[in-house]
Amino acid sequence: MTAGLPIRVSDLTKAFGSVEAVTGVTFTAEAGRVTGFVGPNGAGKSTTMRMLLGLTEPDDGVALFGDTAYRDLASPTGTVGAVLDIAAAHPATSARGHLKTFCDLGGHQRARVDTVIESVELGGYADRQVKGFSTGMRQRLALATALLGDPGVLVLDEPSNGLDPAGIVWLRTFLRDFAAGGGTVLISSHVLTELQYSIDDLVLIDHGRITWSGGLADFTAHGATLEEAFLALTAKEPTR
Ligand SMILES: Nc1ncnc2c1ncn2[C@@H]1O[C@H](COP(=O)(O)OP(=O)(O)OP(=O)(O)O)[C@@H](O)[C@H]1O
Repeated sequence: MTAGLPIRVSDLTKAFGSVEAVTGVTFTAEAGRVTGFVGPNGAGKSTTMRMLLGLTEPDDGVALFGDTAYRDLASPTGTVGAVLDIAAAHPATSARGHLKTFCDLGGHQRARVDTVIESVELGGYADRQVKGFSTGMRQRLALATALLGDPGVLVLDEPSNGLDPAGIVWLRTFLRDFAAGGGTVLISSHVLTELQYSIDDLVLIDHGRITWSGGLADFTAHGATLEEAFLALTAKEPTR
């Protein structure tokens, strides 16, 4: 694994027409830690993550990996692994075929294909066509694709969607091990009961603005669960 770099987000701002999706978002996700990025529907999580990866152009602000924007990284996929959606694989290809294609596109060693299949425990399905995959299997394949470049940073938008209970425990263990090895993990999720056991730090976003950031233990002080503390701090009215 390459060294984990801190993710430094400073004053990120993005509007879509009259919708202020993200306003002045500032936080750091440290290396060696799992940082949860949580907020209600429409709060601005995906827009922020897309701006991190250069997929959405911010109106203002910067997002850096260490000191470098994603598009200026010497090896983007060798530095940052990202899972933003799981719809990318061609249905008629096998998981192994999909991984070989992305391995070549990223300029990574072909040996990585078997390594990542093993890492995400996709071995029994690696040679089956992706069109028969369950959502959980697609999630594992998306994560495997993100790991091809052996990155030190993971940016994951709702990676536990569709995973069964064993898959959720597996993902938690995987992310904790990744951070313990010095990696940086930024993960968004609505499954707060699960996130409570996965993260070290928390960034809370609501209506496009950061409303809290810091250690999980501080957020859940006085015995509250993450879910209770989240509901107490989040605006009651539906987001946009
Ligand atoms: N391409 C777009 N065009 C117009 N509006 C957009 C676009 N992308 C996001 N938005 C709006 O920006 C706001 C933030 O959306 P975003 O998807 O970032 O929220 P989110 O926190 O990821 O939500 P969810 O938890 O539901 O996935 C919402 O009001 C959304 O409707």
